[in-house]
Amino acid sequence: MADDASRKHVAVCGGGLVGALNACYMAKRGFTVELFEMRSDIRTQEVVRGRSINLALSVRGREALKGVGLEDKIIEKGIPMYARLIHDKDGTRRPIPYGKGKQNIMSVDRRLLNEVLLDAAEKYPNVKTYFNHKVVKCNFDTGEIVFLHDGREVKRTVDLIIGTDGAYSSIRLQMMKQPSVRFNYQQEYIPHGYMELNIPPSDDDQFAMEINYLHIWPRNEFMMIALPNLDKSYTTTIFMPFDMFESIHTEEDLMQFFTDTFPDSIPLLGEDNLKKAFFAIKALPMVTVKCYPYHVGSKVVILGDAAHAMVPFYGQGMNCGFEDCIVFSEMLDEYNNDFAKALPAYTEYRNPDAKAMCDLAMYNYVEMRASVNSYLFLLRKYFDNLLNRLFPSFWVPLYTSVAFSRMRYHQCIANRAWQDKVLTVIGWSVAGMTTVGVTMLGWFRLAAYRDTTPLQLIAQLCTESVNTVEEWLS
Ligand SMILES: Cc1cc2nc3c(=O)[nH]c(=O)nc-3n(C[C@H](O)[C@H](O)[C@H](O)COP(=O)(O)OP(=O)(O)OC[C@H]3O[C@@H](n4cnc5c(N)ncnc54)[C@H](O)[C@@H]3O)c2cc1C
Ligand SMILES: COc1ccc2c(c1)CN(c1nc(C(=O)N(C)c3cc(Cl)c(F)cc3C(=O)O)c(Cl)s1)C2
Repeated sequence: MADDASRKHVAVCGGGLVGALNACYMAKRGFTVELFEMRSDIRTQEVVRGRSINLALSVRGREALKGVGLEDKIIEKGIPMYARLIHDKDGTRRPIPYGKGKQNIMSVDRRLLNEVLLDAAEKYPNVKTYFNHKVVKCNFDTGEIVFLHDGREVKRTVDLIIGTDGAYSSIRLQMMKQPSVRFNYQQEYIPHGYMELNIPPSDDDQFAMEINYLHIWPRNEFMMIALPNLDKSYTTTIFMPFDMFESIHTEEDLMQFFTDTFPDSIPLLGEDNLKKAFFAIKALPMVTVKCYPYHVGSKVVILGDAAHAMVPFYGQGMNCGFEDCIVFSEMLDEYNNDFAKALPAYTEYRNPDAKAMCDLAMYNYVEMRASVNSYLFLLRKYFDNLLNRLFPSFWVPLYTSVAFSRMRYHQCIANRAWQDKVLTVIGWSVAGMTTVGVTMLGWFRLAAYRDTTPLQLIAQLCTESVNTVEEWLS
């Protein structure tokens, strides 16, 4: 019997990117939705120029936005990046396309994205939003939630609590405390921190760098990345070990470091801007959170960073959280909004993929920190793109499967593991052929030097070595 969705009362706790989008998905199903956000309404806050934060939106995130009719609205406010632009220490810039033709990653403004999602959620008559409401307690048996609002407690009892309260989720924290749940949890902070800087428009109010690119300064231990904004600035994120941030005490230290590491960025950032910004804010941490299960009974489920926070070295955190909304909605379809069945099914289906993406992002962090400077970054991507051109259905680069397909994340890894095996075989056979080739070349050169043929040379050397042994023995 088709379930009457409108009787279902759902509380989405956390009005960030994933919560606001999921409120749209739940409302579209006909549920009565209340969206609670602990902060004030970002749409009422003043826009501070030069403080915009942007994100890379790729296929998974776009599909999720399309699912609630918001893809075009977001895309029209984004800037397509068709390639990476690798900045070398000597100022050389090399493009590496993301794919053939117009394949691109969209640079979108985080705040704009959140505002559009909140506006869209509020357009549904069955959605109500509450700001300055912080979840402090949940009862996973009754569905009761306690919020702190203006210093007093506000309560709700709902059919489903959806935790979209981010990497430091209080709902996940309470799930951990339920002994009956046997909740598995692991988190890892990496030794790097990140700091967001800003490359302003040029003096004649133009973009200061090439526009439709994801700019990267890969320097092994350090890295910088810049994505374009609609206001012609670039949000520039520097990734560096915390102890390195802490070792830069003075403006001289800072300028020396940038001169040694990112020289071409100094005129772009502006020396005074750089000095002011760098010492005005502290570097922020990056954490990976993996956990299981994502639900408790039929009353609570967590999505987005609350369920799987990842380091940003694939630009997939939000895309993954947005894809959670598609998967969760598909599970509700499959089980006809029966939460007792849909929630466990969601955990079993999504957990392997979210964990795989957390591991991939961490793997890429380790890779890039250890061995990726401009040349190696270029080499790897060129090799990937060449094989993909030669054998398009046979060789799908890992970043393509992650950012340009909806291949399940755990299958992206399986696909890559197989490619690594192929690469190893190719690598060894190239090494073997090179060794044989160099040896042959050596023989030919030596034979020519002794004015003979390689075979006669081998015969001569065998005779000489037999004579030598006979002399020793006599
Ligand atoms: C440097 C950096 C770069 C990144 N770049 C990219 C990128 O290019 N592409 C990409 O896809 N991802 C990127 N990410 C990841 C992305 O930012 C996150 O994955 C995404 O914001 C997660 O969304 P969320 O809604 O799950 O959590 P959040 O965005 O953290 O939202 C959680 C919301 O819940 C609210 N909240 C918290 N606690 C409570 C409570 N107790 N009660 C009520 N509300 C609460 C918070 O105020 C917040 O509004 C990046 C992350 C970092 C750090
Ligand atoms: C706002 O802050 C941030 C911070 C990090 C990122 C983004 C935005 C967007 N990011 C994307 N990463 C990929 C990717 O697949 N890989 C392997 C890459 C990984 C790194 Cl670390 C990199 F520098 C380039 C690529 C690349 O291929 O261009 C995309 Cl595709 S988009 C990383």
